Amino acid sequence: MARAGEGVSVTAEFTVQPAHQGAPGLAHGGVLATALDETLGSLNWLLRTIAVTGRLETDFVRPVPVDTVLHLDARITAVHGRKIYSTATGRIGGPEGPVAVRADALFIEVKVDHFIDNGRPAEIQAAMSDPDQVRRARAFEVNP
Ligand SMILES: CCCCCCCCCCCC(=O)SCCNC(=O)CCNC(=O)[C@H](O)C(C)(C)COP(=O)(O)OP(=O)(O)OC[C@H]1O[C@@H](n2cnc3c(N)ncnc32)[C@H](O)[C@@H]1OP(=O)(O)O
Repeated sequence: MARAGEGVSVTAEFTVQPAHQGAPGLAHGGVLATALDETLGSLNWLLRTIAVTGRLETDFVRPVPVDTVLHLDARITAVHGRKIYSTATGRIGGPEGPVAVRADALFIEVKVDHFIDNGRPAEIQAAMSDPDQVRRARAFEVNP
């Protein structure tokens, strides 16, 4: 039996496009926070836990120009009940380059009802008809 928990990590790359600009030629901070949030959120799939972002504290350390590849590295630092604590960095100039952004996050485990109760029926139906989404949802079953 395999178990994932503290120490689980993922890496990702995100290329800043012209549409991601805030100041001229530079990435918007909200887009960089989204890249961090998405990378951190993917850790929960490895835990086989459905969770939503409760808190995301972001430090913007260096400006990130358009066309830059942001090298993201996220890991879980602790799991306490429904709370999953994680941290991520985004580096520029390569996976070992200087840190441009970093974030600490708290994800909260939820039941699938969270989405069914709060989401719009049309999008829920569309997601349920999407084979990729269904495969993902089934991955959470205890006895697949
Ligand atoms: C096909 C389908 C598949 C679909 C699967 C798809 C997965 C997609 C995932 C997408 C991810 C996103 O985009 S997330 C989008 C952005 N996030 C959201 O929309 C979340 C909105 N917030 C909420 O819905 C709620 O606040 C929750 C669920 C986060 C928490 O509400 P709750 O369930 O009532 O829990 P609650 O009792 O309040 O809190 C539980 C514990 O967490 C702590 N806690 C809660 N929020 C915070 C917080 N912001 N900062 C610090 N601590 C917090 C509490 O103190 C408590 O600690 P203690 O007392 O236990 O110590």
